[in-house]
Amino acid sequence: MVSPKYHRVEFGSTLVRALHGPTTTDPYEEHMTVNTQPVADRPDPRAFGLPVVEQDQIPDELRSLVAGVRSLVEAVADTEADPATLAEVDETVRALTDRIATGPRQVGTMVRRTMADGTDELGTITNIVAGPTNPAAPPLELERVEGGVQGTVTLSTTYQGPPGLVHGGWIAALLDQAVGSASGVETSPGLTAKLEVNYRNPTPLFTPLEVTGKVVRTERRKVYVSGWIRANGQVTAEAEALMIRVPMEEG
Ligand SMILES: CCCCCCCCCCCCCCCC(=O)SCCNC(=O)CCNC(=O)[C@H](O)C(C)(C)COP(=O)(O)OP(=O)(O)OC[C@H]1O[C@@H](n2cnc3c(N)ncnc32)[C@H](O)[C@@H]1OP(=O)(O)O
Repeated sequence: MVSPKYHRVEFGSTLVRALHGPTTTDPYEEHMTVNTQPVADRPDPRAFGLPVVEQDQIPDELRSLVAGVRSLVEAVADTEADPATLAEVDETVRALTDRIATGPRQVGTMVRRTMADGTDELGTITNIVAGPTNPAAPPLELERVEGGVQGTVTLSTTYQGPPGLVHGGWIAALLDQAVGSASGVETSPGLTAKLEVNYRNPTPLFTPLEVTGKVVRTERRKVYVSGWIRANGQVTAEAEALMIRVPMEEG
């Protein structure tokens, strides 16, 4: 039984120093099959000095505010209101910002979410794609499917690149999240080392996008993952990724 003992780091240099710290024996078997790693052997963010918030402990008021601000961003992006109205709203928004700016949450604060099948997933609370407290996140909520994860998201003009279409960088971000999450729930959390995106067809705004990530194979700390985005049943983008899992020491 492997007892996880992690490379402790002071955050500020995030996970990088942990990942580049001295590695000892890799507790994972070569060519391990997916879905075999006990949850207890997964890295505990607290060992890295990172606080963990349970997703269901996020106050409803904050969830509601996040959704409201997301709508505000969409409204601002597309507004054609007259200058006087804009000036009035600007002043109000700035006053509200001052009221709510209580100081930054600790960088790297994690959130633990329980998926529909009971699997726990860890991510940063302000993750730009999925973070529940981040109004800039669409957000993409993924659920466990066989071999990986899947979720549906609909993007507004806030995510526009070409006319009526999703920005290519955001397509890559959605895929990165899906492959990272698939690797995390099927094996253990890690970082993306390589992400190749193939843009097959335009990805439309205002259309439900089905985002999927599935683990193909694992080799020591390397996890090879595929990802897809589908709109109206058609693949618009696909990805091949290499994730490198956070190392653990023998304890
Ligand atoms: C405590 C809990 C925290 C949890 C935390 C996770 C949160 C869970 C969120 C999930 C959802 C997020 C989804 C978004 C995911 C991102 O957006 S991640 C952000 C973007 N990625 C980065 O910033 C990574 C930057 N790169 C690096 O830090 C380092 O290069 C890496 C990737 C950590 C690898 O460094 P390393 O640990 O020193 O790896 P190293 O020992 O050199 O290599 C291990 C193996 O991988 C191979 N390898 C390494 N890099 C490459 C490469 N680029 N190409 C090919 N092979 C490679 C090596 O050849 C070696 O192979 P073998 O010898 O075993 O055959």
